[in-house]
Order: sequence, then structure tokens, then C-alpha cells
Amino acid sequence: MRKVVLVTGASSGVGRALCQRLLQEDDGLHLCLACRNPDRAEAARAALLAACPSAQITSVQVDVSDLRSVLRAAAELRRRFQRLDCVYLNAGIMPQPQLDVSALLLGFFSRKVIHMLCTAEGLLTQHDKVTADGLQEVFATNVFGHFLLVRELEPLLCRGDGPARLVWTSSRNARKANFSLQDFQHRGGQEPYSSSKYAMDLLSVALNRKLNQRGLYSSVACPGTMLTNMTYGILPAFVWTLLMPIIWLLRFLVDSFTLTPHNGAEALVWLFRQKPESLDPLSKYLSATSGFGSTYVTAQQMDLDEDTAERFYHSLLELETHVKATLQGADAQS
Ligand SMILES: NC(=O)C1=CN([C@@H]2O[C@H](COP(=O)(O)OP(=O)(O)OC[C@H]3O[C@@H](n4cnc5c(N)ncnc54)[C@H](OP(=O)(O)O)[C@@H]3O)[C@@H](O)[C@H]2O)C=CC1
Ligand SMILES: CC(C)CCC[C@@H](C)[C@H]1CC[C@H]2C3=C(CC[C@]12C)[C@@]1(C)CCC(=O)[C@@H](C)[C@@H]1CC3
Repeated sequence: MRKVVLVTGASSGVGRALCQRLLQEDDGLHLCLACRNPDRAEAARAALLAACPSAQITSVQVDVSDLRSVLRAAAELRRRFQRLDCVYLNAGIMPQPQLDVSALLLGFFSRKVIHMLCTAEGLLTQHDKVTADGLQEVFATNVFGHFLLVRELEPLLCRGDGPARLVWTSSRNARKANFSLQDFQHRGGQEPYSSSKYAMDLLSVALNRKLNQRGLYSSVACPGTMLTNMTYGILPAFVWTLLMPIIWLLRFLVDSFTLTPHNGAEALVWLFRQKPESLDPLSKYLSATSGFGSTYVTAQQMDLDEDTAERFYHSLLELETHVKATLQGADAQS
């Protein structure tokens, strides 16, 4: 039977490169592209089919920041498939990023320069907003929409006839200091992206504790810094082009500048090749590129504790109950 792999955010960037690389690994896959924009989904599907005509590629429309859309998409997937072998939770946003140029310049003269260039610690803030469901948009898109999707897809993922896996596209920018259990949506801060990626790391750990015994395994990966729509929101494309000679030199010291989505997908594809039971649930798997441009995968222990992961998971369950009741109430009124 064909393995079924679902990828959110498959229309561009690392999601799209990942799809292409997965089909190169195994052209017998059934790949389902979960995208918010049907035209972009169709364009991605056509490009993938042109490269791999024997592949089976379908799409499902989902806006992960919109809870009704997630519930609809999950119902559609339950109708279409008996089982899912792997879900890549990859869609993500970093809205209106602001780069602190003076912190960047000062950072070049500090001992933490390599850490700064790998993680962007202290360099970036974002402007978040509230969705129609009343959630912070970065949290809703990067974390909660995906959490709800996983919850709704549990019957396809935990079938007891062999392991299934989740792979979260997290980030080296995830930072404990930017996350608070009391404000897990990051309403009160200026680094919602970092907070959401830390939340994702906690969630993966909690899901392993809950669902390993039912055959579902979760891992987190960071693709490294790539040139995609997301990073073109930080600096325009021509500035990245001007910076390229410096970045090529920096690559001899900093292994996180993967630059292309193809290189960035390295850890995500590597995880697909591993037996899920053999992976460390407390590690983040990082795509990395050497000074000479070769790409490899490293593992890094995550800065978190399992008790916080457990408490965060319970907060998400409470929020799920609350938002579902609100949606049902609104449906009953209309
Ligand atoms: N670029 C980088 O350097 C790094 C990126 N990452 C992570 O990689 C992931 C992919 O980002 P990247 O490829 O860089 O950037 P892109 O902006 O190219 O890709 C983001 C993808 O997510 C989709 N998406 C965004 N919002 C939603 C939504 N509400 N519902 C459904 N899909 C949505 C986009 O769809 P659409 O085409 O419709 O916009 C797009 O396909 C993100 O999770 C990001 O945090 C992690 C580390 C570094
Ligand atoms: C290196 C150049 C001479 C100057 C580039 C400066 C910044 C624009 C980059 C330095 C570190 C980068 C970085 C990211 C974006 C671009 C930088 C801030 C990310 C935040 C992109 C998204 C992620 O998820 C992180 C893993 C990246 C961390 C590093």
C-alpha cells in the first residue's frame, strides 16, 4: 500500500522543496499538499508532477490560522484516507518582522556572534494581530491550528497497524525566555515567532509522552536560515543578494545558513528515513551547511522540561474545548 504523507505549507519555500525531495526518495508515495490557496496548491502540484509524473499528488485546502477551516480539512482527510503515515506540520508565518540593525552590528563585535547569527537572538521583533477566532495569529498559525489538526487526525495516525509520525518545522529561534505558560499566545510580548516555535517544541515532547504507546511519534526540525518568502519579509531580495559574498564567507564559521529550501529540507527528509522509535524526542534535528556548501544534519538537545510540556499540553486541551464550544455556539445562533 502507498504511504500517505501530508505536508502543510507545501505551496512554497521549504514545504515545496520537501515535497520534491520526498518524491525523489520514494515516488510511490501519496503526497497530499495542505495549502490555504488552491491556485498555489495547483501550481505546486503541477510542478511536482512535471518532475515526477508517476507520483500520486492531491491537495486539501486549509488555512491553519482559521479553526473552522482546520476542522473542515480534517473531516475531508478522514473521508479520503484510511491512514496517514506522516504529517509535516510546516506552514508558518513571521508577520512584519523588524530587524534591530544596531544590535546586529554590535553583535558582530561580541563573543556571542555565532550564536546570534544561528538563532537571531535579540535581533528580531514582530507585530502580531488577533484572528477572527480571537487568537493571536502567530500562535494560531504556527501552533494551535496544527495542534487541532493533529487532534482531529488522531484516528488516521493512531491505528495500531504500524508507527506513524509527525514532523514539526521548528526553528533555532525558539527561546525559553520568550515563552510563558501564563501567556502562551504571547499577547504581551514582541517575539511571537520565537515563542510559537518554543511552544511547538514543548508540544512535540508532550505528544510523544501521550501518543508513543499508540504508535505515533513526533519530532522537531529546524531547516536553518533559507531564502524564502519569510526571510524576504525581513530583508528584500536585492539586499540578500548584496550580502551573499559575506554569507558565503560566514558559512565557514556558522553552519545554519542553509540558504536554499532544498538544503533546508535536509533534516526533514533525513527524519523521514529514520525509524521513528529510534529518534530522541528531546532533540531538535537541524539542517546545516558547511563552508564548502555540503549539507548535513545535527541534533541539539532542547532547552525544556517535560513538566512544562505536560502543563502546556493541558492548556492547549482546555483552549480546544473552549474554542470548539464557541464555534458550536456561533453555529447554533446562525
Ligand atoms: N526561512 C527560514 O529561514 C526558516 C523557516 N522556518 C520555518 O519553515 C516553515 C516554512 O517557512 P518558509 O518555507 O521559510 O516560508 P514560506 O513563506 O515560503 O512558506 C510558508 C508556507 O506556509 C504557508 N502558510 C502560511 N500561513 C498559512 C496558513 N494560515 N494556512 C496555511 N498555510 C499557511 C504558506 O502558504 P502561502 O503560499 O499561501 O503563503 C507557505 O506555503 C515555517 O514554519 C517557518 O517558521 C524555520 C527556520 C528558518
Ligand atoms: C549575515 C548577514 C551579513 C546579515 C543578515 C542579518 C539578519 C537578516 C540574519 C542574521 C540571522 C538570521 C536568522 C533569521 C533571519 C535572518 C537573520 C536575522 C531567522 C530568524 C529566520 C527564521 C528562523 O526560523 C531562524 C532559524 C533564523 C535565525 C537566523
